[in-house]
Amino acid sequence: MLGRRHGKRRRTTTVPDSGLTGPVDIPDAPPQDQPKGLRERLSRMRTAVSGTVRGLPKVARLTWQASPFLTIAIALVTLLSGLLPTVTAYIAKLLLDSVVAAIQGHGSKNAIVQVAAMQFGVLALTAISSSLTTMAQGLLQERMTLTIRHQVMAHASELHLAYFEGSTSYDMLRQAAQEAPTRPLTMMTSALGLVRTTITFASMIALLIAISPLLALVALIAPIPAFISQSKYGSRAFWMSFMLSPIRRRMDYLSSLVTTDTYAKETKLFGLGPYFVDRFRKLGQVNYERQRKLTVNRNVSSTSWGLLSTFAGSAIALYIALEAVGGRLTLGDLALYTAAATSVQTSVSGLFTAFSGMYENNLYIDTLYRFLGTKPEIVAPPEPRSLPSTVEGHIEFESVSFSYPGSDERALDGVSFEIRPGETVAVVGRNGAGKSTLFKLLCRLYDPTGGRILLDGVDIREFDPVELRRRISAMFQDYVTYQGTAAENIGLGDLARLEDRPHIEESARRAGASDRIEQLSNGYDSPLGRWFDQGVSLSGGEWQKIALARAFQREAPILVLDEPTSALDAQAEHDLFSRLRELAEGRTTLYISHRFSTVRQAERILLLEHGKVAEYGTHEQLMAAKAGYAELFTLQAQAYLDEIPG
Ligand SMILES: Nc1ncnc2c1ncn2[C@@H]1O[C@H](COP(=O)(O)OP(=O)(O)OP(=O)(O)O)[C@@H](O)[C@H]1O
Repeated sequence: MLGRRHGKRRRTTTVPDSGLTGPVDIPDAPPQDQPKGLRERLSRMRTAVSGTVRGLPKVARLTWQASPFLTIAIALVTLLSGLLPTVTAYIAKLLLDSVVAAIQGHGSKNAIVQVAAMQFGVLALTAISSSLTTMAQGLLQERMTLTIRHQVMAHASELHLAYFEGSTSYDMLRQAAQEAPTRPLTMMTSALGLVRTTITFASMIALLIAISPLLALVALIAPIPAFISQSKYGSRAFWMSFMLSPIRRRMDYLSSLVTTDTYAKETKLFGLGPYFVDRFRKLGQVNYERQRKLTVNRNVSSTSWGLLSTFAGSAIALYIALEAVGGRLTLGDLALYTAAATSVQTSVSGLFTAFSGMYENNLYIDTLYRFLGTKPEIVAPPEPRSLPSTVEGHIEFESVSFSYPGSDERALDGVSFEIRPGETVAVVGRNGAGKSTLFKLLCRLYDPTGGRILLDGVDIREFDPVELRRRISAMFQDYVTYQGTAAENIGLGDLARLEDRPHIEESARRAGASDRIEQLSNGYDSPLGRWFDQGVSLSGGEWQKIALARAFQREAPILVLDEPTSALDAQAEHDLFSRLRELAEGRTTLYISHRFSTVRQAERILLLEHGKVAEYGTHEQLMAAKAGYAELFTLQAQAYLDEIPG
C-alpha cells in the first residue's frame, strides 16, 4: 500500500514513480515558474500576502479556541515588547546626554541615577516579557496541538473510505495529522512577531523623524537592497522546497524499506539492503547539492547587498558624528541614531523572515482547513429510515454497477441477484472479479455508481450508514491486528460488549481461537503484537481466527466473510465451516472463498466474472449447467483426485 501511494504522488516530476530505479535527479525549475523581474516578484508577493492575511483570522480563532486567556496574554506582551527596544534606545540616549551634561557641569548626578533606574525598569520589563512570551507560547502550543489533533481525528473518523484510498487525499490527511498541529501557533507567533517588529520599526522611525526627517528617510531606504535580495531568494527557497519534496519522500520510503520490521524479512531475503541504502545515499547527495547551492547563493547575495545598506548606514553615522561635533546634535542623538538604524535594518529583515515563515505555515494550515472542510460522502439522509433491531436479512442487488473513484473500469457491472433471509451464499470468481467490492457496497463503504441495493425491500441509502453497519458482522481480507490484548482484539467487534468476558470467550470458541488463547500465559489478557515487551507474536492463521472471533462478537443478522479461511490449516477450515452452519442459523450469510470444498457447502453460489454475475444457483444446478463454475470446480477437484491412488 505504501509503495503504491508513494508511486502515485510523483507524477509532477520526470523521475520514475517509485524512485527505486532510474535517475536520481530532479529537473531544474521550469523558467515559467520562476518570477522574471521585480514586478513579477512583487505581484507574487502580493498574492502571497493576501493569501496569508486571509489565513490569519482562522489561526486567531484556533488560538482563541485553545485558550482565550493565553491568547490575550501573548497579544499584550507582544505589543509591549514591540515598544521596548525603542524605549531602551531612547533611555540610552537620555543617559548619555545626562552624563555629558554632568561632565560639562550643567547636569546633576541625581538625573543620571533617575535615568539609570528607568533603564533598569525597562530592562527588567524586557526580561519578564520575554520569559512570559516563552511560557505562554509553550502552554498554548500544548493546548493547540491537542485541539487540532482532536479535530483531525474526529473528522477523519467521519470520512468515507474512498477518501483514505486516494493518493492526493492521503497526502492531505497525512499533512493535516502530522504537520498541521504545530503550524497555527508558529503562524500566530510569526504574525505577532510581525506586529512587534512593525511597532518597533514605526516607533524607531518616529524617533528618527524627531531628530531629522532626512535621516529617517535614509534609514528607511538603506535596507531596501537587502530586502530585494531576500525576496528573490525567499521565493527560490519555496520553489526549491517544492521541487525537493518528492526526493525527500522517496528517501523516507527507502529508509522505511530498510528500517521497518514488516519489510526487513524480504529486504534480507533478496539482499536488497545495500541497494536501497545506496539509492538513499545518492538521493541524499542530490538533495544536499541543491540545498547547498541555494544556501551559498542566498547568503553571498544577501551579504553583498547587505554591505551596501551597511555602507549607507555608516555614512549617515559619520554625518551625525560630524553634526554632533559641530554641536547641532547631541552625543545621545548619535547613540540613538546608531541604535535606531541598526534596529530598522534588523526590523526589515525580521519583517521578511516573519512573513516568509507565515507564508509557509499558511500553506500547511490551508491544507488543514481543506481537510477539515472535506465533506463525508457517505452520510445519513436528512430523515433516515429506522432499522428494526432484527432485520430479516433479505438482500437484493438491482443492476448494481460500480467504478472506483478515478477509475474508468467497472469493478461491478449490472449485478443483479437476490438472497433470501437466512440463506447462505458463497461468492466465487477469479482474482479481480469484484467479490470484495460487492461486500464493500453491501456494507455501504461505497455507494453504487448505478443501480441499488435493497435490504428488506428498502434502498440501503435510506438508512443511517452507522445503523446499517450495526446489522452486519463482517471480516475483510485485510483485517486489522490490534496492538492490544486477546480480549480487546475480540471485544472491539462490538463496543457495547467490549468488556463482556463470557461473550468474548464464546466468540473466540466460535472462531476456533479459544484453545490458542487459553494456552497463552495470561489467557485473554495476554498482549498480542510487538508493541509490548511480552507481546505474543501470533501466526497468520492464529491472527485470522482472532479477526473472525471479532466478527462473531457482533451478533448481527447479516454475516459477511471475505476469505475467512485463507490462512487456516485444513483442519481449522473444516472445523470452522462445520460450525458456520450453526453460526449462520437465522442469519443471512455471504462468504467469499477460493476453496471449492467449502463453497459447495453454501446453499447458493454466485459466480462473478469481470464484475458481472455469470452464474447463480445451488452447487448441483451449477454443476449440471457444466459452465464456468463446473469448470473451476472440476479443475480444483482434479488436482486432488489425481493424487488419490486407484
Ligand atoms: N481501492 C480500490 N481502488 C481502485 N480500484 C480497486 C480498489 N480495490 C479494488 N479495485 C479494483 O477493482 C477490481 C475488483 O477488485 P476486488 O477486490 O473486488 O476483486 P476480488 O474479486 O475480491 O479479487 P481477489 O480474489 O483477488 O480478492 C479489481 O480490478 C481491482 O483492481
